Amino acid sequence: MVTSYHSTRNKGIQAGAREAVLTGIASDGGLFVRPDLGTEKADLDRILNQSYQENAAYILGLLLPDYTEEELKQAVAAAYTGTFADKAITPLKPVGDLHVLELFHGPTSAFKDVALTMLPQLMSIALQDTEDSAMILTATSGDTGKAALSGFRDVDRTGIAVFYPEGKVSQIQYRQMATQQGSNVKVFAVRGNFDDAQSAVKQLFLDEDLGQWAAGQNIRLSSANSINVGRLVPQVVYYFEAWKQLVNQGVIGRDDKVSFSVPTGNFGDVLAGYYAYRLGLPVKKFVVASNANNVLTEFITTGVYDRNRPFVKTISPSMDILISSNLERLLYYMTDGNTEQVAAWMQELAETGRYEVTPEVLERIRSLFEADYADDAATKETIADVYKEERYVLDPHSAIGYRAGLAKKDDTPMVVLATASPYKFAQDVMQALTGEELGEWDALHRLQELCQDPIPAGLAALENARILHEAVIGVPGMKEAVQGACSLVKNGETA
Ligand SMILES: N[C@@H](CCOP(=O)(O)O)C(=O)O
Repeated sequence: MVTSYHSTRNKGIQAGAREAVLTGIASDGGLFVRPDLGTEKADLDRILNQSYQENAAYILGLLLPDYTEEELKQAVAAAYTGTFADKAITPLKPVGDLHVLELFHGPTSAFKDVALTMLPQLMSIALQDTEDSAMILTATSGDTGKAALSGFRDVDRTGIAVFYPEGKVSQIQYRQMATQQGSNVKVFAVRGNFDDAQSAVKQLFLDEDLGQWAAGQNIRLSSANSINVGRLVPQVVYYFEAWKQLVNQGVIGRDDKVSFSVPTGNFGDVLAGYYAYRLGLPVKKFVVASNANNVLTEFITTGVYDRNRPFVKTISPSMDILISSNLERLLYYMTDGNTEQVAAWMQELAETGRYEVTPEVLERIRSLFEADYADDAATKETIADVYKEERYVLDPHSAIGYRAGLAKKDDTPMVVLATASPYKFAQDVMQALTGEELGEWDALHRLQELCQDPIPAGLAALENARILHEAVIGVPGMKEAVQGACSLVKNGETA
């Protein structure tokens, strides 16, 4: 085993890439990071001349060194054959002064599909090293949950339990999860917000009693959130793809830089961009775009991370997050791997809800990252303006990215990551476009008349799908829920 990863909080807690994928989170609550990230650069000329699939296998090979080339090629083929509605996987389109990277052509119409069609492949390969099965615990503010359910559904030697905040996801997101079929899946609404669910899931990973109970059944607990490196690294690929498409479309030259505006919640997506930058992608800056839960805007402006503020329910629910897990990985890199310092900040965050980085660290972050935010009114205004001027419909999350991208754009081309299909948020999008308050299905069909694009098959099917998961639990009930879900883990006999 190549011990290529260690915890953000302790260099002594080490794992190979396969083990890191299986474990999800380090045993001290830290996240797995590669200390030598970017020592080996990606070959940009090679990337320019390869397909998405070839680039995915190549870049995953750089980041997950103990998977073989053959294993990664097979994983890529399984993840990206017949699963995405666009053959480019993540097509780039000019929209006004910006370039929109459409990440929502996968099975569940959100960017999470790019990684969650891949993670089950990486997990299954890693499971071959053991006699164990994996129970995948997933906290979601709306998009990860469905994509993870879709990816892990009926995958041998796995089970999956998803926890979403009750009443705090869109109607379509709710239906996507509550109607999920599969013999190894469980979905729970949790009383609370996403942060409550995510913090509780992280605690469950550290719960020795639960860990031993699961081990007694040859089950390991793992994660489908971006805290898992196997979730994070497939997202690095589409940053290279955006650049490749800009070069191939003649917008920029081979050595020109590009900027990215990223709708941000858990900080995984923008961090994937930072990984691409460390691998040699010519990036000028990243714009971290937030909704009214603008804890990251304040952090990147002042160096103070303070989650002690009201949690705002917005029309961009996937970004309703005040504890952005992957910022921890950025802090690790911005302190040159100072795990003691990162551990101290994370402890302060856990105990007081706040920490402040040094001026040097802040300056380093600000040399590459800018931040902006939009409340619901500004989000709707952007959806309406972009439709009026460009005849392009953005979902609320992508609209926030678009607005921030416009605000921060300079001479360098700006790519906005469009993280979800507008159909997933049809009611709010229609409200923004027409002022009408429509029911979910009316909104979906009216939006289709405006977009002219077909409603994605997975969303159209929801109209007649039966609700299969109705459990509503409190945070204290999550441990028991996981134990119950473990009985569903597929073991090959029922495949
Ligand atoms: N926005 C997410 C929240 C979890 O983020 P992840 O990238 O760590 O899975 C969601 O839609 O669930």
